[in-house]
Amino acid sequence: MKRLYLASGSPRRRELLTQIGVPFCAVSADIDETPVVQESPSAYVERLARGKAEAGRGVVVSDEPFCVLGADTAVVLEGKILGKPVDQADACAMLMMLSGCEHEVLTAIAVLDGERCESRVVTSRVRFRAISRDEAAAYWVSGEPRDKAGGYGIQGLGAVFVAGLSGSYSAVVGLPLCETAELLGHFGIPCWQPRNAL
Ligand SMILES: Cc1cn([C@H]2C[C@H](O)[C@@H](COP(=O)(O)OP(=O)(O)OP(=O)(O)O)O2)c(=O)[nH]c1=O
Repeated sequence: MKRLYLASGSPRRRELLTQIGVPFCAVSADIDETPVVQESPSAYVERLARGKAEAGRGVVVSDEPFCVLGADTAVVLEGKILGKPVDQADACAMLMMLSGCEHEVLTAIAVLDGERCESRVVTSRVRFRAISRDEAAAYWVSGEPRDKAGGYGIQGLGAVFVAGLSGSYSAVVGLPLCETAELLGHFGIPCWQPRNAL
């Protein structure tokens, strides 16, 4: 079986991949995440997921065949990408925009080996209840919004803002597990599956 490298510094992605029983090593994959002019959010996350996988391949030193998995998550409101907040004002402004309405979370995954690269984009819809400015300011102080797209974490304190979710919970957290398992299967990397347990 090929060894798998996860090209990510995200602790969430490591936890999620561990959750489905895939052995892997994490490598860093720092790339420029600036959107290209007129690039759609879907094309943006897919390009970044592929770019992270390629950057990861560049740092792996191995004589054995291996695969690299990269991923990227963006919060999208009315077609506009909300990245990670740069400061408190930015984070509060994002939460105010998301307050009381529905937004999309797009997560792309890309897997490559020495011959090919396959990718997927998973779209989920998240509905927030109304959020006050005081709540947004207090949430910033918790430290949670800093390293997260859209300035919130559904898996943490930010869950109190989430009135509804349609789509993939794991994709919102950073790695769509159903699609990741399927894509890894195309590269001969098995995850936990019911038939393996029999
Ligand atoms: C919306 C949302 C995002 N996030 C996180 C997932 C990603 O880690 C981050 C989006 O930024 P990304 O650029 O996708 O990922 P990253 O910089 O954290 O990690 P890397 O590029 O090294 O893989 O936001 C949550 O943890 N919870 C959420 O509810």
